[in-house]
Parts: sequence; structure tokens; C-alpha cells
Amino acid sequence: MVEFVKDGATGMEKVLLREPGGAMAQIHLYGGHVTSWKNEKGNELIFLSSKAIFKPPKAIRGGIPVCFPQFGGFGALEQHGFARNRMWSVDTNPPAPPSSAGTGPNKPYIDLVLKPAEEELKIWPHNFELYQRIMLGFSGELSSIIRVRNVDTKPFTFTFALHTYLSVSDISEVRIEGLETLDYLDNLQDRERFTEQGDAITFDSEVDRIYLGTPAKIAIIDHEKKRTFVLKKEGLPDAVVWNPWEKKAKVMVDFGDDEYKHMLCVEAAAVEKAITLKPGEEWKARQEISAVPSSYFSGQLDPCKVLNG
Ligand SMILES: O=P(O)(O)OC[C@H]1O[C@H](O)[C@H](O)[C@@H](O)[C@@H]1O
Repeated sequence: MVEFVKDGATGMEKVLLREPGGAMAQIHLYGGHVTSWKNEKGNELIFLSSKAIFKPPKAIRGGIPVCFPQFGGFGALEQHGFARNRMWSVDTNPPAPPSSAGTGPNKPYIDLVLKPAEEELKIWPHNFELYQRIMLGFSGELSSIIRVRNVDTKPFTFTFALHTYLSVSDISEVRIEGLETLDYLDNLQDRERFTEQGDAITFDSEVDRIYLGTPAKIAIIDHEKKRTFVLKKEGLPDAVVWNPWEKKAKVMVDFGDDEYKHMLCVEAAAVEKAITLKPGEEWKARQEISAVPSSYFSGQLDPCKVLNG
């Protein structure tokens, strides 16, 4: 159910979680990074670029990178912080999971941890502990439970995101429900603030937005695949939506020219209001993604049912 393997091609260490119903997830210790998530039929649900580079300092392109202690390029650190390009450890003695963690005998999970070494303390001089429990549920849903602890003598402040790359059939057939009428910061316009006007979000060009104060549930509907991803989150008020589109795809060395058609990033995040932890304090967050047939909702795409059901 939980297997430790070495990747033949890259030599990197991975953890495989297998749920009795057939769902599986693959996690690289490099980045504490989910790199595959399959449903019980063996269909891949997560996008991973065919050009992903599995070599530090590059973060793996695709999957679920962890952005910590900084989201984006706004701050003193490298883009998206350093957690995504550091080697995490398997945590054999994790802090007791939050009661909502919902572990059970048939729910495979792995506990990972990242603590700073000298190299990290040089660039971000704060003693932290970053824990991640990655778990598969009975219906194949994928959860990440995050904890950050301040084990320093001074407060520190950070931003955070789970940078999930969803696999979609064709980006122009996808829409997001749950972000209508919300305010967002547009990364393509110096983070200027706008209000979403449309009924639902659809895609026909590059998008890079930070939606603010988003609901606990967001639905990503893939019409062609007749599949809906339901992303549930706690402690992560913002949602970043990103697709690089054609032009940017061509300049990314670790991304195929046409791959933008088959991915969409919807990133549960805490960006607008940075989180400050005093010594001894802990911050918790959680994301759960499930993939359900769109027809599951009484044969129609009923966003109310997706969002409120
Ligand atoms: O290329 P990366 O550093 O992995 O970043 C990929 C993307 O991540 C987020 O979605 C940001 O909002 C984008 O501005 C950025 O381009």
C-alpha cells in the first residue's frame, strides 16, 4: 500500500501510495512533490510535462509543487520559494494529525517533512518545520495536509501555495466554477486588482490570476472528458489560476510547445495576506481533490450541486 522505490531513469527516490480500489499516487521526495495521481481505472489525473527536468535546482514541471516560504516572485527569495527544489525526508514520527485528517486503515498515506539546513538558513534565516501528509481516500481522492511550525525564537512571515497541475483533455473545453464575481490580482498586469465579471471562467489565452477570498470548494469541469475535479481547501483563502498558453509555453525549456492545451493550474494558496507565526505557533492547511464523472451530478453539469453538494 505504501512502497518506496528508486526511479530507474532519474535515480530519484519516490513513494507510491496504492488504495485498495485501485487509485494510486506517486510522490517524489525531491520537492515533497506529488508527480502522479491515477484513478481506479488507471487514468492519470495530474499533468506532468514530458520535458520535466528531474535535477536540482530545477523544480519538477507538473504535479503538485509546494510553494513555500514565498509564492511567486514578490519577495526576496527565488520564485515560489525553495521547498519545491529541496530534498524532503520521510517523517517517521510526525506530529499527531489534525482530527480532520481522516486517516483510516485502508487509506494509504505518507508523512514528509522539510527542515532548514545551513543553506536555507542563509537565504531565509528562520527555523521552521514544514510537514506534509499526502493521503489517498476511499474514492481515490488525494489530500495534502500541511503544517508549518515556528521553532525559532522570532516570528516569521510566509506565503504558500499547492501549485496543482491538473490534466485536462483540451483547455478550451474546460471551465471553472466557484470564482465568478470574485476579485483577483492579475499577474499579467503587475498584480492590478480586478473583479471577475463572467459567469464562469473559460480559457482562450494566457491566464495568471490570484483570486481572493475564494470558497472552500472549486469545480473544474472538463467537458470533453466529462470529468469534474472538485478541489476542497481549508486555510488557503486564495486560488491561483494559471495557463501559460502558446507563446509562454514556447519559452519554457521544461514544457512542450503544445502541452498548455492539456493542463490547468488551480493553486490553493495563501498569498494576499501573508501568514505570520510567532515562536511555538503552528499553521495548518489542507487540500483535497477528487475527480468525479460530470454526469454524476444528475446527468447534468449543475454547478450548484458541484459547489454545494
Ligand atoms: O515557472 P514557475 O516558476 O514554475 O512558475 C509557473 C507559474 O506559477 C504560478 O502559477 C504563477 O502565478 C505564474 O506567474 C508562474 O508563471
